[in-house]
Parts: sequence; structure tokens; C-alpha cells
Amino acid sequence: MSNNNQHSKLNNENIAVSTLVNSLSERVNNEKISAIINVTNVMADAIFIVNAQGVFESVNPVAARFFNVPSDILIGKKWQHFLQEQYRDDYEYMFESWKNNYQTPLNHGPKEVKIIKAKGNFLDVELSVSCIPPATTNNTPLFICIMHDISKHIKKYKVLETLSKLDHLTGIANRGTLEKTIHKDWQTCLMNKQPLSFILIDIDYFKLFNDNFGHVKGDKCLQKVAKTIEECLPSKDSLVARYGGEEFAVVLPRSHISNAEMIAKRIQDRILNLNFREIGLPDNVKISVSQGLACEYNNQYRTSEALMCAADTALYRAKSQGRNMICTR
Ligand SMILES: Nc1nc2c(ncn2[C@@H]2O[C@H](COP(=O)(O)OP(=O)(O)OP(=O)(O)O)[C@@H](O)[C@H]2O)c(=O)[nH]1
Repeated sequence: MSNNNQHSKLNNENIAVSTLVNSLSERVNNEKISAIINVTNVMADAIFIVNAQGVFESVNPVAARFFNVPSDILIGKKWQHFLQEQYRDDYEYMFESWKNNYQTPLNHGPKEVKIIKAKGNFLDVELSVSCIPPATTNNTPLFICIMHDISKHIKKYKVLETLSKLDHLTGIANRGTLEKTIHKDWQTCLMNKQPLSFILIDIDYFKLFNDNFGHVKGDKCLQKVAKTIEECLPSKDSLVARYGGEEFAVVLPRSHISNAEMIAKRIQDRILNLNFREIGLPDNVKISVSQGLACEYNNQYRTSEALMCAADTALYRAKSQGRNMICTR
């Protein structure tokens, strides 16, 4: 944009803003309001003022940019219409209830909401609403609303939230996710009288693998095992997680023990057939896993922890009976 154009655009904006300032302050007939609006217009925060109907009375340039609509177009419109539906209803209700109890000031501290930008895009903002003291406004109810753009924080938060659910080395679910998932599946399966199976899988003699080939190759082996187990799972609602060190867990909602045994057998075969050529190990380097299975059906176990404990006992048996075994509790 040329300097001239930019200058005339700013000029137009200033004229529009001062017209609005005059209109509101004349209506409210108050110099204090005029001063407040003049201050908000030069502030770096997004600020707008609404009346008791939630109608925009003043919108500073930063707020207009948030809504992606010029201030003069916004004035006279209901601000709730610029909120995502779920928040719109909250604010409609808030303003309506306030009208029946208007002696109580309508204030709230920073709250996360989504405002509508043009073309159906949303912007995550933190919004606070404060009632301007009636003495300042000649008893005309006005609310000053301040918004902060939190979209970058939300994006980062989502990335961190996803990472916090995963095991850093293998990329599968971590123990925390496993515990939350089995707890949720436990309740759903119990409520619907459906079975819930659980498998604990432990790599055999993994210390030897590390001792012989080093920890870096040991890490690659863990990644490969995680991927292999994942590929053996039947449906999207089943879950594989790293339980700890060289131990993995599989949750199979709506699966009877016979189904879990079939999956365990598939895991056993696939693991036995793995080779580690891509990390420079000869074809005769092989690994195996021991597995412990347990299934909740007809109230055998009191809690999901008890079910996991039962699978652990079965795994212990698989180890003590010679490894590369599948044992059912
Ligand atoms: N490379 C690597 N090794 C790990 C990791 N976590 C645990 N380990 C190793 O896993 C091995 C587990 O050894 P043990 O508990 O003695 O079990 P094991 O040698 O597999 O023997 P059994 O389970 O009895 O068959 C240890 O050497 C740990 O250092 C990891 O993240 N990376």
C-alpha cells in the first residue's frame, strides 16, 4: 500500500472512531466516557464497549482487527453474534439474566472464548467483562470488554498435550495414557456387560541384547517391538502402550479371552520373525516376548488395577515357565 493510501485509510479510521466517540458520549452525555473511549483507542489491547443488550457501542482498532471487521460496521451489532455458538448462548443467557437483576454488576475475569473471524475462522481469545461504574455513565449500563489473543498458546498447548500422552522413545501411548484408557474402558465395558482383555508383554533377556549390542541398538529394538505390536492390534479402540522399560501393554475392549489369545499369538509370531538388519545386526539375532493375559467378564475382578495385576501374575508364570510363552490368568 502506498504512503498516501495508508495515510488516507488511517485518516478515515480516525474520523469513523471520533464520530462514534461523539455519538456514544453525547448519548451518555458524559466527558468521562469520551475520555475512556479515547484512551482505549490508543491502547495495544483489544477493547470494546457494549450496552445492556450486548450491542457494540465502541470498538477500538485492535478489537476490530480481531473481529476482522471495521469498527463502524460493528457498532450497533450484537457482539454475541461474533462468538462461536457454544459461547454465544452463554453470553445471551448472562445478559438476559442480568437484566432481571441489574443491581448486581455483571463482571467476569479472563475466560477463554472463541470469536468469529471472517470466513468462518475462529480466534481463541481470553475475555474479561467489567461493568463501568454507573456513576461514570450517568446510570447507563455499559460494559468494557478486554480480549487477549491466546491462539499461539492454545496451539503450543495442544502440541504439548499430545506429547504428554506419548512415550518419547517409541511414539506409542505412555503409561499415563494406558491407565486413563483402561479406567475408561473398564467403566464402559462393565456398564454394557462386555468383556475387557488386557495383555502384558515383556521382551525376553533384553538386558543381554543391550549388553551385546549397546543401548542405542536396544532403543531401536524397543521401537521396532512397539511398532510390531501396534500392527497386530485389531481395531481402533484397542491400545498399545509402553508400560515401562522393555514392557508393553495392550488393552482390548469388547474382547473375550479367546480373542486376546489370538492377538497374543499373532504378536508372538511377528516378534519371533523380526530381524535387525537395518541396524547392522546379523539375521541370526532374534528376540522373543513373554505375555500375560487376563480378561474381565462377569465381575471377576473388582477394579481395572486388579485386572492388570492378574495379567502381571500370568506374565510372571510365562517367564518362569521358560519365556516366549503366553499365559492366561
Ligand atoms: N536400550 C534401552 N534399554 C532399556 C530401556 N529401558 C529399560 N531397558 C533395559 O531393559 C533391561 C531389562 O532387564 P531385566 O529386567 O533384567 O530383564 P531381561 O534381561 O529382559 O530378562 P527377562 O525379562 O527376565 O527375560 C535392562 O537392561 C534395562 O537397562 C530403554 O529405554 N532403552
